[in-house]
Amino acid sequence: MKKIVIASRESRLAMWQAEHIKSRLESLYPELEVEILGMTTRGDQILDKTLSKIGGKGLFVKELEVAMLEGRADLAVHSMKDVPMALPEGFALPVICEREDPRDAFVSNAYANLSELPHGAVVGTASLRRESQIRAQFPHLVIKPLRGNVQTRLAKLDGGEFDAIILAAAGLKRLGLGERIRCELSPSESLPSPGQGALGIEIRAEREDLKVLLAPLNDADTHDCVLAERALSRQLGGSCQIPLGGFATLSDEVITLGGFVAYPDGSLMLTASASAPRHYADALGRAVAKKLLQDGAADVISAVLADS
Ligand SMILES: NCc1[nH]cc(CCC(=O)O)c1CC(=O)O
Repeated sequence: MKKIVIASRESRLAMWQAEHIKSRLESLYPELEVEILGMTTRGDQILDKTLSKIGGKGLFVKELEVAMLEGRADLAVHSMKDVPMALPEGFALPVICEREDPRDAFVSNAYANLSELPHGAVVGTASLRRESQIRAQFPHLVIKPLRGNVQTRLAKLDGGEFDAIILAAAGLKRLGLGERIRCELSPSESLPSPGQGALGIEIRAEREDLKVLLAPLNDADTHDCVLAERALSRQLGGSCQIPLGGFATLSDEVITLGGFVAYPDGSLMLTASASAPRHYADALGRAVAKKLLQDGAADVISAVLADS
């Protein structure tokens, strides 16, 4: 292979991610020419509704997949948390790169952390996962929807619409905006989204040539943890229309996975966790989902979906 084309959304974060993979490929293969094809997706165009109401994660990846099908691009780089749990037929995710900070970040100009926020303070997030966890722990705060790319969200905070906002630490750090983080939320305060902080590379499943070329970019530890997180999410219906979190860590070849589902208002929160040897990552994800289902997750999920 002489040349590779990376399809990317045009937001600054997506472009940073594509550039990152481009430079990693260029240093692995000095002879290889790598080009980035920028494109706008439906998810980028629709900013006035919450993501869950307009069709979810797939909106950010569809156009990139069409470019691969039409031969205009070889691969797409995704934030793993934006990738639907079931890929369309004919696509594969052979590579998951080493994870950046997986935590959520508290960003505010006036307050240092969530517990400093006074009664009635307005926190911006469009994520039902973040909303449910904040409302469960801080029922005196007001959650208002916040969409748009990272810079847009920061501009809305700076414009005074919110007292604080919650963003993924990884996105801020990648964009060189790490100094905006007032504090990072621990997984017990805000359990991350499945795949948060990890980049994945999507290709057409038949591209064996690319699988070989890309293999060195895979990080086995992140890969197995994200596999467990995504198996959990998939088993529970895998959409961003429900408040759901899943986060796995690896230690001594054993993966520990925690997960939750909740009502958006935080009034009911089901949590479960389990550990297994890393080889059983996928089964571990399904086992934690099963525990949640035994505790009534199916009822929570159908109530939330009926309400939305
Ligand atoms: N949903 C948008 C999105 N997708 C990935 C990231 C951040 C980086 C990551 O998690 O890999 C963000 C921004 C955010 O949630 O604040």
